Amino acid sequence: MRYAVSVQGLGKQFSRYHGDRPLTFQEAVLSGLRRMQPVEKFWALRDISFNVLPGQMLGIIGRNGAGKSTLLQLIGGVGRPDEGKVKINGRIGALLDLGAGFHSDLTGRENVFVSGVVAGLTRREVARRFDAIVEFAELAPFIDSPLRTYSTGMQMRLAFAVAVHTDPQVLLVDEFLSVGDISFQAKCLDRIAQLKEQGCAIILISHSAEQIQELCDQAIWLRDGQIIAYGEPGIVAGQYVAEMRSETQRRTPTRPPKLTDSGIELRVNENRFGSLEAEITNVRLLPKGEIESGAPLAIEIHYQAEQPVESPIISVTISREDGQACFDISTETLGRSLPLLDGKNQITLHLDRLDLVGGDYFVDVGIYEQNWAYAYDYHWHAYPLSVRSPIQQKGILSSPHRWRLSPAQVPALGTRY
Ligand SMILES: Nc1ncnc2c1ncn2[C@@H]1O[C@H](COP(=O)(O)OP(=O)(O)OP(=O)(O)O)[C@@H](O)[C@H]1O
Repeated sequence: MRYAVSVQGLGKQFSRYHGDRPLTFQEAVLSGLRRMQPVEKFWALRDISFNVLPGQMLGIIGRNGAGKSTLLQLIGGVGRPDEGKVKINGRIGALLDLGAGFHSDLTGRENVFVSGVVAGLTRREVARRFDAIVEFAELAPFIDSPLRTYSTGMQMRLAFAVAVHTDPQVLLVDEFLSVGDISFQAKCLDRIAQLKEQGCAIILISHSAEQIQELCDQAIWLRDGQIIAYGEPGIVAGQYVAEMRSETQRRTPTRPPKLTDSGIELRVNENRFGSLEAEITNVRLLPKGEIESGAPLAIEIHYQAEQPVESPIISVTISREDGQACFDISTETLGRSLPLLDGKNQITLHLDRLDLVGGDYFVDVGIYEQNWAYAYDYHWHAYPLSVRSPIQQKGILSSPHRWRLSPAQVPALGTRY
């Protein structure tokens, strides 16, 4: 079968400048233009080769600066490689830099036409699809307003709607699914699955190992511009997560034990791991650490950073004593990043009902670097949670339930079931 995307020996170089590069032309002149010179060239990508078949989805994972966006841009025809080749068979729908193809002074309507035509449709084809695009983006009331009045989420919806209505045979998605609200993300994922079924090849950048594992047919882990692992998503994502764990351990400093405000003792390398650039100072289980199965639970997390920390991620896992994770969630499901953390902050996760079987659990809480590269602070098995239930059950979930016998099984007289 013909590949939809074939990348062979791809490489891209950039220049690095002086760290104290002048900001203004005047400063440059005063420094004799010397500091305007690039200090060195470096390979942002090197020796990258892979193929994607029609109907396949390739996930690309890696830390900040690994070269993911540069790779997607080269595939999308933005910039020229210094080495190697990219071959694309079919029309590309690209969701690269948010709003990169949009003009802020044009209205949403005008932008739909411009970006549709840039993507390869005729004006008439865009006109035919216009209503479907606007409906998909859920932007009908705003479509004649200038783009600069749109929020980031609205721009993302419009960009996604245009890209998926241009009949792409290759779709490039750069972290798009982490912007916007959850219901729109679900709609995008549905649409991506539909396109995939119709034979569209998809390349998706994600920071989430789970997302890569769930959605993709193959995956690449990039580090410092090179492929570290390429193949089955479960294995690639597993290796990436293992590195994150060892990176966390490597960064965990020695510290004497410390008490949280609620009196829990935290011991580094025992029930606490992380670089401690940001710290979780207290966790409260509300109403208390012992609840009925099916009752609500709130988890209040206090955290702080002495030096500013960009968009951290906070995660909560409810696990059994043997380590089996029963419930796992992170602030990525908020649909937007947490703000810069500078000083103290607090967040509460409200669970409307916790339908776990009766038993003893722990609430594990972590605060992570914005790309999950390592943990700033992860508290493991520090906060006990006891779930009470009148019935003894195996398994994890205790869903509210009832039995109903068929009428034939109910004795004719009297007895009620
Ligand atoms: N136009 C450019 N000029 C110079 N260096 C660049 C340029 N674009 C990217 N780089 C550098 O190339 C490297 C790869 O960047 P790239 O944006 O592709 O990484 P990434 O994996 O997408 O990161 P992120 O997850 O932060 O988006 C980084 O070191 C970055 O600083």
